[in-house]
Amino acid sequence: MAVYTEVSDEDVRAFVAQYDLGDVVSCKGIAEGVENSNFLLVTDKGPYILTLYEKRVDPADLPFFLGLMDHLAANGLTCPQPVAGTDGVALRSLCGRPAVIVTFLKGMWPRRILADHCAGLGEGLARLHLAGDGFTLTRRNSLSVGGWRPLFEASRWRADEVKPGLADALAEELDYLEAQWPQDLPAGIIHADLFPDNVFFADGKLSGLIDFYFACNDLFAYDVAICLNAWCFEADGAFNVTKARLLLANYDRIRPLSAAEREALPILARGSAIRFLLTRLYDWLNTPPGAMVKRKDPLEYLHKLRFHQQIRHIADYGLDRS
Ligand SMILES: Nc1ncnc2c1ncn2[C@@H]1O[C@H](COP(=O)(O)OP(=O)(O)O)[C@@H](O)[C@H]1O
Ligand SMILES: N[C@@H](CCOP(=O)(O)O)C(=O)O
Repeated sequence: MAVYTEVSDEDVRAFVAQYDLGDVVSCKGIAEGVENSNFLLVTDKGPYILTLYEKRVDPADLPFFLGLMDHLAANGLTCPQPVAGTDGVALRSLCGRPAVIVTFLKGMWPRRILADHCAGLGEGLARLHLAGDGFTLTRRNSLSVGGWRPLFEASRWRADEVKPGLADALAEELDYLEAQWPQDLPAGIIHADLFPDNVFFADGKLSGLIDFYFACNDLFAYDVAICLNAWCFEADGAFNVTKARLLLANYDRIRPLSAAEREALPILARGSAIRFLLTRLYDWLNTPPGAMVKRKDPLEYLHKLRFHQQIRHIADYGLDRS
C-alpha cells in the first residue's frame, strides 16, 4: 500500500481547480508502489496520476525528475508527462507535500514475466538510454558504489538478525566492489529501478515506462545489470539464461554494448545486487510494525549476489565477448 498522505475531497477539488482539467470525477489511492503516495485521478478530461512526494524524495531533485520525463517524452519514449496548471507550473504543493499531476499510461505491468517481456524490456531500456542524450540537468547516483558503505553501516549492527553472518559477507563484498568498480564505461541518464512494476505492456508489447524517481547519471551497463537481476531470475531463485539472452540481445540491437561493458557485467550485477540488498535490509529493519507498506525480502538479493560471484564467463549470461 502506498498512500502515506490522506487527501480530502475538498483538497483534491481545490488542487485540480488550478488546472485546465475540468471537474474531478473521482480520486482513489493506488495500493501499489513503495516510495510516494499515488492516486488515480479521473477528471472530465480523463484519467491522470496524482503523486505526492514523500520523505525519501529530495524536493531539490524534483526539477530533474520532471524535466527528464518531459525530455524523454519529447525524444520518443512513452512515459508519464507532468501536466502544468493554468499558470504554466507543474510542481505544486498539496497537504504539505510537493505534488504533481502526470499523464496516465495505458497498459499493465507483467505479474508473470515471460521471455518475450525481456525482449521488449531490452529494446525499451536501450531506447531510454538513447533518449536521455541531450538532457542538460544532472543528478549523481547516491545509490551507486559511493553510497553503499554508509547504507551498510546504518544496518550493520543488526544485519545478522536477518541472517547470521550477513554483516561479514556484506563487508567483504563491499571491499571487493569498492576496489574493482569500473569507472570508464559509457554513461548517461539511467532509470536505476526498472523493475517489472515500472514497465507497462499492452497487447504483448512494451507500452511505457514509469517511476523515474531514482533516475540519475551513471553507467548504462549498470542499468542493464539492474534489469538482469530484476527480470531474469525465477521465483525459485534459478537464473533464466533465455530471458537474459533476450534482454541483452535486444538491448544490444538498439545500443550495442562495448567489449568493456560486456566484461564488466558480472561486477555490475554484483553491485546492483548489493544496492537492492542494502536498501531492502534497511527497510526490513526500520519499517515500523503495522506500516502500510509491503517490505521486500533482502535475502532474495543475497541469493542473486551469490550467483554473480560465481560467474566466470559472460557467456553464462547468454552473451558473446564482442
Ligand atoms: N503514469 C502512470 N500511468 C498509469 N499508472 C501509473 C502511473 N504512475 C503510477 N501508476 C500506478 O501507480 C503504481 C505505483 O507507482 P510508482 O511510481 O511505482 O510508485 P512509487 O514511486 O511509490 O514506487 C504503479 O504500479 C501503477 O499502477
Ligand atoms: N524496486 C525496489 C524498490 C522500489 O520500489 P518501486 O515501487 O519504487 O519500484 C526493490 O525491489 O527493492
